Amino acid sequence: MKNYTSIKDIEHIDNWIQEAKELKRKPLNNNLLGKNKTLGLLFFNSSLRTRLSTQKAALNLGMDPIVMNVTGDAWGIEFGDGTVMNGTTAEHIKEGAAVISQYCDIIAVRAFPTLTDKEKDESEEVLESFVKFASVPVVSMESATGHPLQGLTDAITISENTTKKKPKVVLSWAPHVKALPHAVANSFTQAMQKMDVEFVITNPEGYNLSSEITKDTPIYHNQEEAFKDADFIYTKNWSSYDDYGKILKTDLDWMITKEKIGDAKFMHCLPVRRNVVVEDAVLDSDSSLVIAQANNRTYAAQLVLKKILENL
Ligand SMILES: NCCC[C@H](NC(=O)CCC(=O)O)C(=O)O
Ligand SMILES: NC(=O)OP(=O)(O)O
Repeated sequence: MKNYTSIKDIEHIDNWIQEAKELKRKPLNNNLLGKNKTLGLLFFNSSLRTRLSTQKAALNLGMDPIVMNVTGDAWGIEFGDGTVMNGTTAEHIKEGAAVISQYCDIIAVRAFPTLTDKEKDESEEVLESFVKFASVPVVSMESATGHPLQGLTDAITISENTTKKKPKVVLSWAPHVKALPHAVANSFTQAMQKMDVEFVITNPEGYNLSSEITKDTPIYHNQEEAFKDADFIYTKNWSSYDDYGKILKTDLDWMITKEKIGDAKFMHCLPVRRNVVVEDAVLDSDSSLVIAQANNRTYAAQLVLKKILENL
């Protein structure tokens, strides 16, 4: 594998899950594979888990991680082709990516969407510019439309925690105070579509994800109906896709409660707003898998880096 920018880069998810579980059992088994190799982590946005777990994964493989907060710390990067750079951007991605490629053997990038310009976000301008102008492999650490390291993590976590051959998994929208990206929900959907699970999505009217992502996955506008017999309830807020980037609903009737989830396991990528997205009683109970999920971020990243290193 060269780049990892989408769940589509996973050929056989069941094999990947098995390999990740093996890495988790013996995380230091390949600790010479990345010797004298550098991973550059570039953050255009905030992060806790991705920033630390991806470095941890690199260290487990013997790689040296170097990290930069691009926004604020680096020169403003220009992505436009042929732009007259007489504004706020000082460095073009053509030079930027070429230079970083001389320092790093793999480049990992986090760049969230604008949520105001659908076309620009769907073109994945930042991530795809790195793919185009870097001479080394590129890994997405959450881009405008996807969070494939998270989606892989979630698939591993469901596989570890299921007691059934084919569990029912529900992706539920929940309220939030800010307009949030579709990336996590998109990659989770794509990961579940590759797994042998009964997968449904529930969200209020006006909040359907892109039909290019949901494809033939059933969508319920009635949360209670969707939650019936659920084994896993994965919760995430996202802003409207049709009315792009808008918040259409703020009341808390879609918040996840202990009563609503019954015996199902609760999942969320974190960070999560307590008592807005989900009530304390869920997060503080044995039903919550959020800490186990965050742990698996290391092994998802380690698997991806290992596959790229083996192909360098
Ligand atoms: N990487 C995991 C989620 C990142 C981002 N969440 C956020 O921005 C939450 C911020 C807040 O709660 O203020 C998202 O939804 O894509
Ligand atoms: N889940 C996740 O990506 O967390 P961070 O935004 O903290 O990296």
